[in-house]
Amino acid sequence: MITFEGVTKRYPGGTVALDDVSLECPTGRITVFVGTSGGGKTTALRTINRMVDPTSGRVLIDGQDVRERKPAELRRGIGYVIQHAGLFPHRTVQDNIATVPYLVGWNKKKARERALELLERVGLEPAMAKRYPFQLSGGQQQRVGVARALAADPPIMLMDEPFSAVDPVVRAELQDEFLRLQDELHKTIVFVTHDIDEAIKLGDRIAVFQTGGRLVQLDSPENLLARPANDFVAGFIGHDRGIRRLSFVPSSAVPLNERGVLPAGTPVSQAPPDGWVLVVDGDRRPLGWASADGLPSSGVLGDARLAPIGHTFDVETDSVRAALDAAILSPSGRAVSVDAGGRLVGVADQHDLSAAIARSAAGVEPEPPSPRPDGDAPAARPDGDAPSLSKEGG
Ligand SMILES: Nc1ncnc2c1ncn2[C@@H]1O[C@H](COP(=O)(O)OP(=O)(O)OP(=O)(O)O)[C@@H](O)[C@H]1O
Repeated sequence: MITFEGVTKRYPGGTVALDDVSLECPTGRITVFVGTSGGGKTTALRTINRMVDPTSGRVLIDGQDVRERKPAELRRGIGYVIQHAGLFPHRTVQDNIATVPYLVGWNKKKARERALELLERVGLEPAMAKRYPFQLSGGQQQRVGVARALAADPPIMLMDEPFSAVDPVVRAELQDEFLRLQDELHKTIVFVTHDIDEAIKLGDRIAVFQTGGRLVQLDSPENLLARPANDFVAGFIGHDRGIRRLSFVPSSAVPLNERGVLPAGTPVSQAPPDGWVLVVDGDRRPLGWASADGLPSSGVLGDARLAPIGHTFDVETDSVRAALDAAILSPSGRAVSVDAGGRLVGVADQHDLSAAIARSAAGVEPEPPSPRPDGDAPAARPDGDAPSLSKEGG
């Protein structure tokens, strides 16, 4: 646990970069510092590894004031990743990653083996080990930067805008990879960004800083979206926070039905006279939507012209936002839920989605999910391909 106790930093010349900041960054979790430019995020981050010492107040790691530790020794237990990766240009990728292991006295062979292992962990080919940083793309350099910070297996990682210098596609990949790594490694991470979407995607807890180094809200991403502390935070989050909050509501809250679901072998004469029919195969895999008024006069549903299903959602892993998106893009206006094997679980109608959304907005807990053989509770996840976002609960 990293604890800020009334931390103030006043630079010579009078700038107040941090103004009486108190907060906790829980062990094994990602705490994101976000806010306006000049709000004190980087200063706050750097008080943890003593690149900056507070004017007053204390920063503690597991109860010990960091000022009782020598900076060099302290920093060996804290990985540090910055924008543009900050790699040493004249060292190979492998030697860059092995920097801290060399410093702490590992022998060369062990340090280089560790570097190769980490290269793979962050999704890079072993062949890149011998390259120099200038021979890598920006995204690859950032991955090497993350690998270097992880090399001595520090319990704490400080990351200052680590993904800001790459294009949005690479950035999303790096974020997903980062969440996957954290699922395995459970580091205590403090992550600085000026991008609220990145904060919401990555953070277990988000600290919002306002100009003048004031911490204005410390909350879970979900609460931040639902209940911004003031107009500044609401403005910073942006207008569509209602929709974005749905990323945190599990779609298990949405009732499913099987209305209008028929096997492909059903004679068209047995189809309902109006509306849409969801045609499924013998394994209950959805094949497509058939419009009742466009059906041929004879034959079976499987012979009819079917409109594509489009997006589906999985009640075990997807959010209400994903279900809503599936409904909006579905020709029938109904969202199709399938399991991991692609088999139909049920269909969500728009009024059921609206009811689930209204319940979540009112703060009503969703119905407990029906028990499943593996006993796991379903979890919402935010948009994109990031792994489970059920971070608050562990
Ligand atoms: N070494 C320094 N000397 C004097 N003032 C500084 C110093 N470092 C930072 N500041 C000032 O402290 C304030 C906070 O800076 P900091 O870099 O912590 O903000 P930030 O929230 O990380 O901003 P950004 O998002 O633009 O990186 C700013 O007004 C900045 O100009």
